[in-house]
Amino acid sequence: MTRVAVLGAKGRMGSTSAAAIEAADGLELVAGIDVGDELEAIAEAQAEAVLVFTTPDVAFDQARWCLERGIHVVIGTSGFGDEKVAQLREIVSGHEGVGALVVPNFSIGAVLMMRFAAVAAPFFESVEVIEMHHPDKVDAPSGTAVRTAELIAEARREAGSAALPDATTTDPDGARGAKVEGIPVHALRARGFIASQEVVLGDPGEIFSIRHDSSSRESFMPGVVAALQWIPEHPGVTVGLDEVLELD
Ligand SMILES: NC(=O)C1=CN([C@@H]2O[C@H](COP(=O)(O)OP(=O)(O)OC[C@H]3O[C@@H](n4cnc5c(N)ncnc54)[C@H](OP(=O)(O)O)[C@@H]3O)[C@@H](O)[C@H]2O)C=CC1
Ligand SMILES: O=C(O)C1=N[C@H](C(=O)O)C[C@H](O)C1
Repeated sequence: MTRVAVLGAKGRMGSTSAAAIEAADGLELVAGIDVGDELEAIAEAQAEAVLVFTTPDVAFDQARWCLERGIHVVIGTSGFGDEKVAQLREIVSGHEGVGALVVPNFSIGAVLMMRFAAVAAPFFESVEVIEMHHPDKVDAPSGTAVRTAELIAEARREAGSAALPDATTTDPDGARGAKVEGIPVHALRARGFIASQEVVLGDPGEIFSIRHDSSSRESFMPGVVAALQWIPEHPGVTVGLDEVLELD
């Protein structure tokens, strides 16, 4: 049994995950921490792994607190790009045996969407990412969109792809989206969405769209459980669910 604490336990993802952990094989929920609680409660509960679903402004320091005490972390909070991952590697290098798993999206469909987008990206002249979320989300673009754009950019660099064609010379209000490693990323916020993303690829005479929709937070739970079952045996820093799902 792995003793698990949830950070952000009263939030949308934290509360859904707590129920999934209680029902999962090999996991025992020993603490739920939210605003006003001391992190010390994690150590007092002798948690071996912490699931982080707090907001992006506090998650990094909380993950560091856990790692420095030899407690594994599975980080679901968005905003852990290359820079923060490098900092996690530094922290983990000083604490042998401890693991940090950063997961931009726990949904199996979203993991496959990101992978398929990276495979397709070098075959098309154009590629852009559109992410769609509920309006209570505090960060944009989404962590999933950033990760997708990073994977697309890496695949295109490795393939020696040309820069994306774009004749735009005037865009005072940013209508062409944010650029993540040169890939345009557009963020929509509307009631009715949980989390959706479309990767649009274009070549002369054809458009190829890869779309994923999470219509319920249930979609993230098999990934959350698999990540927590996996982390105790996998020290170091890992990004994405691909290794957990043995996709490589
Ligand atoms: N990786 C994935 O698959 C997914 C990732 N996410 C990401 O997870 C994060 C959380 O999303 P979501 O659950 O929707 O957000 P919520 O706002 O519903 O949950 C965050 C929770 O953390 C609490 N919190 C804030 N600050 C602290 C603190 N210092 N200590 C303890 N608890 C704190 C919040 O309390 P309060 O409300 O009082 O501030 C809230 O209860 C986001 O970054 C989101 O992008 C979301 C879905 C899937
Ligand atoms: O805030 C959310 O809801 C989500 N956040 C993650 C992200 O930023 O990519 C994952 C998923 O898109 C839902």
